[in-house]
Amino acid sequence: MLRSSLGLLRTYATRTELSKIRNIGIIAHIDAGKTTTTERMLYYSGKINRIGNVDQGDTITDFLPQEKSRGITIQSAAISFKWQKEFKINLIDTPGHADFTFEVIRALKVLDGCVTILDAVAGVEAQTEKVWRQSKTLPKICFINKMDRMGAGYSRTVKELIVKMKTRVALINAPFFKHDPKTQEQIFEGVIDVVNMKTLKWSLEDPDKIEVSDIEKSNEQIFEQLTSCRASLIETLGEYDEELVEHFLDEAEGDYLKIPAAFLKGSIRKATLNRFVTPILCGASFKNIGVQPLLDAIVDYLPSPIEVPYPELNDSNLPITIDSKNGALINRNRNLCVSLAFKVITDPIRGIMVFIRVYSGILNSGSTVFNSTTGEKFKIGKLVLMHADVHEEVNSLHTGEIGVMTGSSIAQRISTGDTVISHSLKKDGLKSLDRKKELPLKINPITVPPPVFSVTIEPRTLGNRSSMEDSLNTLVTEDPSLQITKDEETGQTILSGMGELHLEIAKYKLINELHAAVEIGKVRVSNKETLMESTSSNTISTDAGLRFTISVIPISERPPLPNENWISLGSDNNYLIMEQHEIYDPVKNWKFQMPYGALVNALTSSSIVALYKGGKVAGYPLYDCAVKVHGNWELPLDIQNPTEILSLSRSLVLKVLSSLEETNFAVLEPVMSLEVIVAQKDMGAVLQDLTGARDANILSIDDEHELNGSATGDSNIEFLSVAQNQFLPPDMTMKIAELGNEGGHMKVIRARVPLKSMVAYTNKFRSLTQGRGSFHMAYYGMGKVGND
Ligand SMILES: Nc1nc2c(ncn2[C@@H]2O[C@H](COP(=O)(O)OP(=O)(O)OP(=O)(O)O)[C@@H](O)[C@H]2O)c(=O)[nH]1
Repeated sequence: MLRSSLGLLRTYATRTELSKIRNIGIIAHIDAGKTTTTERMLYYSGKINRIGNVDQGDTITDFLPQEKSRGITIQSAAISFKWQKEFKINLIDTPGHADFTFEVIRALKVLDGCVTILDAVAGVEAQTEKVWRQSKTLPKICFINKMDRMGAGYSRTVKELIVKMKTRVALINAPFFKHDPKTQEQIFEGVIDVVNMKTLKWSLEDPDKIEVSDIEKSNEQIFEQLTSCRASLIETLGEYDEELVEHFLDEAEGDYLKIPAAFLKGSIRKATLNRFVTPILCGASFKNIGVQPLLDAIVDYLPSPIEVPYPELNDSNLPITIDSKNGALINRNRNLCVSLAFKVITDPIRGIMVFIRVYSGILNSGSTVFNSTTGEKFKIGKLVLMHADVHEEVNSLHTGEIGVMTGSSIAQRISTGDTVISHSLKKDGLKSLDRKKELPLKINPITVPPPVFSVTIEPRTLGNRSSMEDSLNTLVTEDPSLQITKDEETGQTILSGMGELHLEIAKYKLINELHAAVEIGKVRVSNKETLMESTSSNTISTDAGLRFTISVIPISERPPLPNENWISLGSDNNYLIMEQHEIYDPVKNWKFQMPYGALVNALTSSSIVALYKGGKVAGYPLYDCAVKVHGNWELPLDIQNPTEILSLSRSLVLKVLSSLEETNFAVLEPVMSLEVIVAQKDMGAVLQDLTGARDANILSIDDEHELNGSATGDSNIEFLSVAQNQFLPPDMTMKIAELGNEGGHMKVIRARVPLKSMVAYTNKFRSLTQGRGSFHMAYYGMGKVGND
């Protein structure tokens, strides 16, 4: 049953000032506690009145049947709630599993800040490192979760974070424990609030009860920790904030405890927004400890939509100004509304729903909009705000807001990554926007990672083919990290994805939700081919005055992107290079009836199709190649329809490729980064299997949580010294955990390994380690077969 029908969600219709909006994502390694923490945030904000749990499959944000039954997040869920009465937090809970990386990438594109959740026992895990790098431009705060677990190491985790992620930290709170004389265990009870100089102790029985106390000098241990944490915090901020140093020396008379909380918060906020520090908080979400201070920190330290840089646009010459009332204005035009579509889903009741973030202006329901990515104009239907699976209809979405477009006419007309232009006041006002400068504006697209696994899909009967194709199209529209291709030789349809789990979920959707009558083959690795040298260039011309010269080149070396002349061809790392025409500047001197965007779209589509046809070794799709359109092309002035360009350029690309020999192509296979955590006594067997049977290239073997070795990727002396100078309280539960670890230290093996040798590794790994270890695998890149 949907939670909405239980009436547990409250929605909010009133508009919030821009400075009081926070668009944030929750990111982390799988199982760190993102969904558990999100559920508590919803509870404490008053959005729900009963706490759900992942293990019972009744959380608000994991509402898909597969999420409930597997206890993992598969798709990002968006939800809005209020905090401290006046702030509105739009939050996206993202998946942690590496197979769903695209869900994280597309959410990050529209967010202004992040909360990174860390497991206090596991520390900074591989996927956390990855998503941290993917979100490197966003200000972040960190929540060290699972402090109730034996072996939790707050300080060890902070140290790992400083060194691995190369960040300074601001300890906002630190844990305190109660010693249990019966079991000799340290029980996590609450936090020392370093900024407000209080202790916060939660009741284990009542999730709503917190005891807030002043910290007296007589409570020596806690008082000492508070003083040391505050001193370290002020010293760190002092490196960045001169005003704070002056205040400390003058008004506070050199006393760390005399700087008022409000002043300190302002300083932490400045340093966080400029990514000089990462504020750190801790708790145990499952035990309902530490979540309210985390919500305060989101409001206090993460940016509002008017405090973040505008996303990169294709035309960077237009002026962008930001004011606190209207947010960003592009081209100083209040009527210009620019939005980005970042996700498309099919809802059983509303049909196609497109998630969008409005970057400037106001998007109104029922407006006629222009999709500047495809060049199409159409009318949208209603607009809604999403609360997980509950929809709230609104008349408009303003700058900085994240919402959803609906309407029968948007189907097939908007895809993930498209930019949507509209008029902020008139429902049909596109004509009054600048046709050359404003309508073609595009926010730089979302990059799709290449799929590495594939399965064949066949209709059960010939009559099922067209419904199978419709279902596959729906799947790919919702999740562009899935790809459909056709095997030219066998005529089979191939569905490719990011991993075994990704394809398993896609199969489930196809059969159980889209009711496709299909036979699905075995999972296999998706190979590619690349060029070993450039093709010669070839020219095609027609009597009507069309002329193109095209060549295809391998792009092992490419200029720094984004580059206006390099247009991405999707997930195979292929590009279209449009050499500038000597005479026709696409914006200033464009004389043709057909817009420049339509010309580029035609060349893009034809290049994608031609490169998909594959190389000469085994017909695998081409990868790492660029179709270069030389700058001497000619078009008839009155050309309107791009169809001829499309078919001519496709046959030209195929022609130049066919002039190469088979030896000019090389087969590529996916290579994975592997991180294995095993007890010392199992290490020999795991290593032998990896090097002997799986062709792995071992990069390093370290003690878990070791920071001065290759674990950090480089010697990283600066941040090792930052970590050494940072005051960190003693880790209370670690010694007990170490005593209990019979297998000795855990070891971390890092390796690169061809994906084909890792199919179904989970079972083998389990039997080699008797379930005592864990491993994490993520796509590293394509490597030449036999070269890993
Ligand atoms: N002991 C303890 N367990 C926790 C805590 N928070 C979460 N868990 C458990 O950790 C497991 C994973 O929690 P989730 O909230 O699903 O983690 P997640 O990061 O959302 O996982 P994915 O979305 O699948 O990546 C569940 O079994 C939770 O009950 C905590 O504070 N303490």
